[in-house]
Amino acid sequence: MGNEDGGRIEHRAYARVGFLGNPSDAYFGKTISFSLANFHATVVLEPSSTIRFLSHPVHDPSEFGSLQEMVDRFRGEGYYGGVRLLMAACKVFHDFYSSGLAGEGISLHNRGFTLLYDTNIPRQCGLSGSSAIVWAALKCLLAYYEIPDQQQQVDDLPSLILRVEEELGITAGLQDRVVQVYGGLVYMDFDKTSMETKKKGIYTPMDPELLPPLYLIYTKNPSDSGKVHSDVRKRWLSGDQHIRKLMSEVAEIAEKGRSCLVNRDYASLASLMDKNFDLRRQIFGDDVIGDVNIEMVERARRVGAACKFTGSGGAVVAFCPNGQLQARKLEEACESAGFAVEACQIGPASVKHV
Ligand SMILES: Nc1ncnc2c1ncn2[C@@H]1O[C@H](COP(=O)(O)OP(=O)(O)O)[C@@H](O)[C@H]1O
Ligand SMILES: O=C(O)[C@H]1O[C@H](OP(=O)(O)O)[C@H](O)[C@@H](O)[C@@H]1O
Ligand SMILES: [Mg+2]
Repeated sequence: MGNEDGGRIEHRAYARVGFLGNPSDAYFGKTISFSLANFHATVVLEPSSTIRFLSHPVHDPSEFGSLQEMVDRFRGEGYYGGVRLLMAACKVFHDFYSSGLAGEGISLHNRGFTLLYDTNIPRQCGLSGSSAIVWAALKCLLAYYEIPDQQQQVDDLPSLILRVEEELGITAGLQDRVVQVYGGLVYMDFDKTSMETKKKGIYTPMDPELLPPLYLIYTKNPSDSGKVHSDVRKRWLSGDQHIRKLMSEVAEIAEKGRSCLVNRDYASLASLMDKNFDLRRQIFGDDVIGDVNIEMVERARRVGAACKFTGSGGAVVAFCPNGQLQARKLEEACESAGFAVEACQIGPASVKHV
């Protein structure tokens, strides 16, 4: 639950790690993802006479020391910060809950509000900073408009979050949003029939205790993850058999990974993590994967750690099968190249595993 105090509503949403099977989530595949409590986005809603969106001084810059500084910022991080995500969240929320799509009898009151946000999620690093901001904003709106629980089916909410990013033309799949809603560790099956008939997959919370100690490695040179899927998506949609075969192999990794976790077969889990990255590299090619990301993965592998993307680039998740000493070597190898390394903290589950 968020914090509601005298009308002020505050909610947070955590970053996430696509652990196995990503990016097959956008291709009727399967993934296992976990909530990453190391980083989160926070959105605050305050009642006000009008509807207002407050820009973030860092993430929505509008003042620069020089033309060059401005160009460098936009070249590195794009033109957009999070305010557009807040605006799109409000529009999608309004359209969904006032259209009767969520069930009859919902009327949205006319009271105004001000939305503001903050985030410490490393920007555009494939940690789902975008949907964390969206989900935290939607949680504030659900509370402010007192949407009844029965109109907030937990397995419908990820698709609502995805609609917000699709509204902005951001390429994205569902896995980020599912684990940001469910928390903890979740196995997801984006079965074609389920997706086409119900616009959602089948989501199964798992025991986060099944995970071995994992490490997050990330770079400070982000890229706009929305761009990297475009070519592959087009080829997949056009029925490219090579791409479709590789993507179904990626989905299979999540299926096999689920039993490795249940059986605590961490040696096989390590091989699946490496296979996941190798398949992604085959699918997208080195130009899209990027030298910096390849360097992160290769440095981890050089000390014997298994390593793969957490999302579409900028951060990787690593597993050291030989324990602490190997983890120390991993930290040295990555930090000496200027990459940040942190032990993964798994975020709390809002939907408990059975
Ligand atoms: N840290 C951030 N601060 C502000 N906006 C962000 C941040 N991270 C992502 N966004 C917004 O989300 C959009 C898509 O970001 P994306 O590359 O998908 O990030 P991620 O990979 O973390 O999901 C960006 O164009 C920007 O509008
Ligand atoms: O490519 C991936 O693994 C993921 O890329 C996107 O996540 P992001 O954190 O924005 O990089 C996309 O939203 C996910 O659906 C993909 O699985
Ligand atoms: Mg994203």
